[in-house]
Amino acid sequence: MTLFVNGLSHLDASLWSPERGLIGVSWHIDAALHGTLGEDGMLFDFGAVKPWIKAVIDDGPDHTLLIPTAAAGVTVSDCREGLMVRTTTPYPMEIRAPRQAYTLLPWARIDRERLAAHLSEYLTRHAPPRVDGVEITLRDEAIEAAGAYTYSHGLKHHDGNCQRIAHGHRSRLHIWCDGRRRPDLERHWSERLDDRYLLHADDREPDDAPNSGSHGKPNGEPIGEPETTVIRYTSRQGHFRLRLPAERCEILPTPTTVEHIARWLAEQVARHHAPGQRVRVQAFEGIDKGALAEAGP
Ligand SMILES: Nc1nc2c(c(=O)[nH]1)N=C([C@H](O)[C@H](O)COP(=O)(O)OP(=O)(O)OP(=O)(O)O)CN2
Repeated sequence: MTLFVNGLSHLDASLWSPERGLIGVSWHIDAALHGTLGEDGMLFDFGAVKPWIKAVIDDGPDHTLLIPTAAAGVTVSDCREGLMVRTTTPYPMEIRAPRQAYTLLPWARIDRERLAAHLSEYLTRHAPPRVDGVEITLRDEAIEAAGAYTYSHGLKHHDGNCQRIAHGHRSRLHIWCDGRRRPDLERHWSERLDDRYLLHADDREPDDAPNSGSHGKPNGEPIGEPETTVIRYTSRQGHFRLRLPAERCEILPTPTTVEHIARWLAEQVARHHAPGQRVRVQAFEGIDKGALAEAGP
């Protein structure tokens, strides 16, 4: 007998891609359980399936940075904050964070199907009586081409796992100007924010990379490496620090909650694309939730 629960929950995370660098992901989680019926006529109570699987995923890869430790250029080592991960390809990144902020996988790349198989195997090993197999499917939300963007961020004031400096989302973006939907602007802003790190200006620290003034050439000129941005904060889970090429970052004047992202986008659109028009932005944070903001006259 097979029992299924589609859309059981969502998995929001960031991952390191050897091709694209740091990217945000949001996946629907579907589950199928195989086994035998009990005297109550059930394989496993639906009411128990969801909390069990959700807890395993929430305590596991959800809101972590998924690192393929066998990818070219990826190194992992201990550091004062917990673990440090450095990358070289497609660009250099350095992140220091408590261990719980990562999911380390001994693979050359993070593959959605492989991660689903990995979770299925774990859940099968820890399954309740009468359940002898669990199959997890992770799937992308179907989003029309114009309006999906994948970003990473961290919310230092969040009580839960959103305080982790590199977790992310794949999100819809809807924009209206004077009541008319604007796919052109949705595409423009989705492309601009795609695979970007969104940070609050207050969390930026002066860079200590070799190209900054104090470590550059003796005459103070940079030594030609790309400019980098360093984000640093301390929250309840510990100390976090992330260094990325500046061109991969978008700096906001506020924390990067979805409410602030929606408002910032509405203001940017009103200022740069639709002066004199009423702008409405619906920004999602992952799947099926987000914020609406308006700007303009
Ligand atoms: N009002 C807001 N609340 C939260 C925000 C926000 O921007 N505005 N942001 C977050 C985090 O960034 C987080 O990544 C969102 O996580 P979420 O998927 O909601 O987290 P949960 O795991 O708790 O939710 P599930 O239903 O389990 O997916 C948090 N809150």
